[in-house]
Amino acid sequence: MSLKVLSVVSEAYPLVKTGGLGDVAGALPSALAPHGVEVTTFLPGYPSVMKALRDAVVLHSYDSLFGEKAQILSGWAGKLKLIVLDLPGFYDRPGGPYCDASGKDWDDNWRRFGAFSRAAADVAQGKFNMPSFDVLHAHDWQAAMAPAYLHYDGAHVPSIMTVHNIAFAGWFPNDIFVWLGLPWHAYSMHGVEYYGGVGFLKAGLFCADAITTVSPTYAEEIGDAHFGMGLEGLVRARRDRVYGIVNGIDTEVWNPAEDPHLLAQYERLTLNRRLQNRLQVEKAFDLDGGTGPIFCVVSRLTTQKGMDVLAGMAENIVTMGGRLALIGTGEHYIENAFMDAAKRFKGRIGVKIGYDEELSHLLQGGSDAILVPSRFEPCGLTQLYGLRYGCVPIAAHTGGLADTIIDANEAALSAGVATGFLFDEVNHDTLSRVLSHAIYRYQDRPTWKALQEQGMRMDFSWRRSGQRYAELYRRFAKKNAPELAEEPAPEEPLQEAVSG
Ligand SMILES: Nc1ncnc2c1ncn2[C@@H]1O[C@H](COP(=O)(O)OP(=O)(O)O[C@H]2O[C@H](CO)[C@@H](O)[C@H](O)[C@H]2O)[C@@H](O)[C@H]1O
Repeated sequence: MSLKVLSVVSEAYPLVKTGGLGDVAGALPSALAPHGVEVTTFLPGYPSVMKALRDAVVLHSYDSLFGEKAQILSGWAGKLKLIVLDLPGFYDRPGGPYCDASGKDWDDNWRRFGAFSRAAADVAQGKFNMPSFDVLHAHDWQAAMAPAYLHYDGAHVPSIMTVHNIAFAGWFPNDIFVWLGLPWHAYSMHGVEYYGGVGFLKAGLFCADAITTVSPTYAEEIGDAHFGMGLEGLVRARRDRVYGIVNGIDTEVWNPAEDPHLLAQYERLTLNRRLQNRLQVEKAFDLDGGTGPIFCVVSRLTTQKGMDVLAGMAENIVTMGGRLALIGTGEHYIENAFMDAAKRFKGRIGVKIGYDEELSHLLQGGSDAILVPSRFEPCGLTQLYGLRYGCVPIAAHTGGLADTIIDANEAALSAGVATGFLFDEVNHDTLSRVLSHAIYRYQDRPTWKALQEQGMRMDFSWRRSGQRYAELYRRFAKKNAPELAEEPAPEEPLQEAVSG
């Protein structure tokens, strides 16, 4: 019997994407279908979503949802089965999904995503003449009040809360509490209260039946004060319900053999064709030709991603004989530092400030290595794309980066298992050392090729992780409907909750 899951999320590729959350939410439905799980994605009605929605049916009209008229629509967009909260006052705005055009968070984000979560909880319970869902799966703080609404409604729908990044807490001042429509007792440490205000993610972590995060190492890390952002105590208290399931990648969208964004498509056995893409990268980023490696970056330009440190490394990269091609947006001082580096080292450092899906594919398909010096990284997708594209990852040993890259130390190299370079502390010295190590290996062509090929052999498709989510859904759904527990024979047991 197929299990019906409502995936509640504020972005989903290809309709709306600001980062990895969109990739994962867009890929989950296809990843879960082979495991007997039917995923419906619940999205805010941003203009791009409304435009793509086909065969829309009105499921419900609210006279007032957080003070606004709103509708719930169901329909399709490409392969995605959707339910959409159509509330133009909240979502039909210029700018991004969370910020205005200048990059400032919308002041009313608590209303925008409070309403979104309230409506998702209504839909999951089957309030509008439609069957209820077997599981509600909430992603990040924007959806995190949905498990809280289910909890305080006394609903019989289990919920799973996935943390893609615990640093984004959805913290708001306590005077918003009265507008949330929750019982008074919900405003407590054992509820939605968080450091004297309301914490959306905290509420979700507290109220959900299970918590997942996007790699086993990050699942351990968020129980520690260094990574937990003040939520580590709650994570530790619930450790028997915390699961680490590493993200997969969409192997149709990210397939070097068929990627329409590449000048030359290639596979593991035709790696030499990458050269044409490399020339294209040089052209697109105004880089001079050369024999040293082209390092690339596709990233938000933030301190999480270690981009402040990397921005100070331009001279080292150039003197070591490397070149850098970067695309990203983020904190203005980091953007400025990279633009300044591009001016100082013309032809060696090429920088594009902005967001460009197509160029991100070209960089993976034409650069020699991708730099991911993150201070923390719940999973990370760009290193996975790099591995699949023969763009060797050079990354910090943290979170999902540590779980998905095998460091090119002597032992791993001679065993033929190495796939990239890992380093510990994110600072100028360690980065300098790892870059010089990578350049040294790059000059030894057979070794570099072996690294590329080994990365390309790895399977980071959704096959295994899709199965793990399916098992988790069934484990919690069966509390309410035992017949749903019948599952196909698992290939591997669900990874146990974090223990210790
Ligand atoms: N300027 C640009 N132009 C084009 N494309 C760009 C871009 N900047 C970034 N991207 C793309 O955005 C995505 C970024 O995904 P990541 O997983 O690396 O990080 P993010 O921090 O957004 O995600 C969070 O959620 C994901 C999903 O769980 C976790 O993997 C991650 O660790 C966590 O921080 C990739 O698809 C990348 O190619």
